[in-house]
Amino acid sequence: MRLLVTKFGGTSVGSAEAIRGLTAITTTNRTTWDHVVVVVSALSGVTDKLLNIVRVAQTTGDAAAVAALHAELRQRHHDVIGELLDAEQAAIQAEIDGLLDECARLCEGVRVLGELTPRTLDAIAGLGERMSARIVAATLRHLGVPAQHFDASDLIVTDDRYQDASPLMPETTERTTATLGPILDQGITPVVTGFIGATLAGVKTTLGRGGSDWSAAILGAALEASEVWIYTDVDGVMTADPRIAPDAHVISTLSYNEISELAYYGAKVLHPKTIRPVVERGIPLRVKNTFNPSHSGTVIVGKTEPIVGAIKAVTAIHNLTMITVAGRGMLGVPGIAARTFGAVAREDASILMISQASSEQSICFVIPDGGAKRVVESLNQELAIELERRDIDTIALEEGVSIITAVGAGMRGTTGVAKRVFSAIGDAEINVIAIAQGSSECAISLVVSGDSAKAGVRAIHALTYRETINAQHRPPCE
Ligand SMILES: Nc1ncnc2c1ncn2[C@@H]1O[C@H](COP(=O)(O)OP(=O)(O)O)[C@@H](O)[C@H]1O
Ligand SMILES: N[C@@H](CC(=O)OP(=O)(O)O)C(=O)O
Repeated sequence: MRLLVTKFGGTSVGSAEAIRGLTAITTTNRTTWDHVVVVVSALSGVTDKLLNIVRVAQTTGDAAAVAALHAELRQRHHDVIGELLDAEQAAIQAEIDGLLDECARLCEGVRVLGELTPRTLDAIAGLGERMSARIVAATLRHLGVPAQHFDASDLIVTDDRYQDASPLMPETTERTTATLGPILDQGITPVVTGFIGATLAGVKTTLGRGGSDWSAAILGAALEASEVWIYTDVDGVMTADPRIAPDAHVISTLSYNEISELAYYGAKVLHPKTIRPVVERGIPLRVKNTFNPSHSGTVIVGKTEPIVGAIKAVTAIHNLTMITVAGRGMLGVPGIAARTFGAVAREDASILMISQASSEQSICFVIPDGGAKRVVESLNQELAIELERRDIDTIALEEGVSIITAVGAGMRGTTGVAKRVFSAIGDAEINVIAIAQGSSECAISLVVSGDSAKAGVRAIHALTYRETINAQHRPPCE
């Protein structure tokens, strides 16, 4: 039994025309696969709008402003429904109104109390997907495709880390197969909300911004899908963000390792956690374009054939802070690194990159901009004795930096990749603040100032064309 899980992102459901495209794609997919599951994000921009409404409610207490923002969202959804539906139009509009009333009630509580809990934030943030899933399922039915919407809060069981929840896979698998199995057997296409889940106690959670890709992979793993296809607004994973490097082109094949590095270091096209559920089961992932569905896109599998040229793609992540802990007295003193990272963890900051001087006289690491000052305060407390004794001279902070990452499994064992990357960066007169290369040897990361990041991406991207490294005879890369 071949089952395909497809996910459509915000732009793919962002207008009546895009939803029509989705339904045409789904109709075709249903002819070539035994079963098809559709996972949808909120209409483009809706999650941001929902988060904005609740923040306005909390910070201004302005009931009229909140009501106006709700009316705007209601109108947008009603307009789309008006264009797409006929017989079910009134019923679906009523369902959307019900969900937006739920939002209004939650916002009113926030407005009156002036307090916004993480739970409330997740209940509101997930409403966009709950609206879009209903619209998409009804549109499929309108076109004669048997379809039914499902809230993933009834399928994906998560921990209670609101805004950043993770699935509990055994419980998720049990619920998903029990609920969707009989539906699929009846030939019905489930249209499932991306982005959301719920705790065992039934409290709604979200999987983190951009998390609908991950939802599709989680459902794919739970249902033992043959493949998971992520439909977006570009032809596949490209050699760079096309908004930064207009000459970027689609990469036909990537390994799980390569896409993990790209996604982790800022390639927005795929949520970094999407790989996790599929990699263990070896389920291929494909990234395709809703607006150009005949393009084969990018396929992501365990091993890829080596390419001529070691660098396959380059990406960047912005708005970061680099913190450096340095001092001659650190040399050979055990435990400084552990205490440094312990202090960072206590502030709940995630470290994107670490680099340590081989002399052990400094450790530097990069974290997102927000919260960096708290991390430095925490480090000052943790390392107070060493600072007092002058074993540590400085705990310095450099805000507004970016990490540029060049990715390609073929760089393993290939001499001179770092040299070419640094030459390209040097030729562009960009100063490298720090470097790191993971043990996978699949990526090289450079820290540069934020205002030189785009030029750095373009300079390294130019290498992906020039590369003529003799990589043809290497074994498949992971
Ligand atoms: N390496 C890359 N390849 C393709 N797209 C990329 C890359 N890096 C960044 N992007 C951006 O990611 C966007 C798609 O991600 P996103 O907007 O989250 O889509 P969706 O709403 O479909 O989930 C593309 O429009 C593109 O601008
Ligand atoms: N709607 C959510 C989840 C998501 O994944 O959206 P998209 O597929 O449009 O990136 C968000 O904006 O974060």
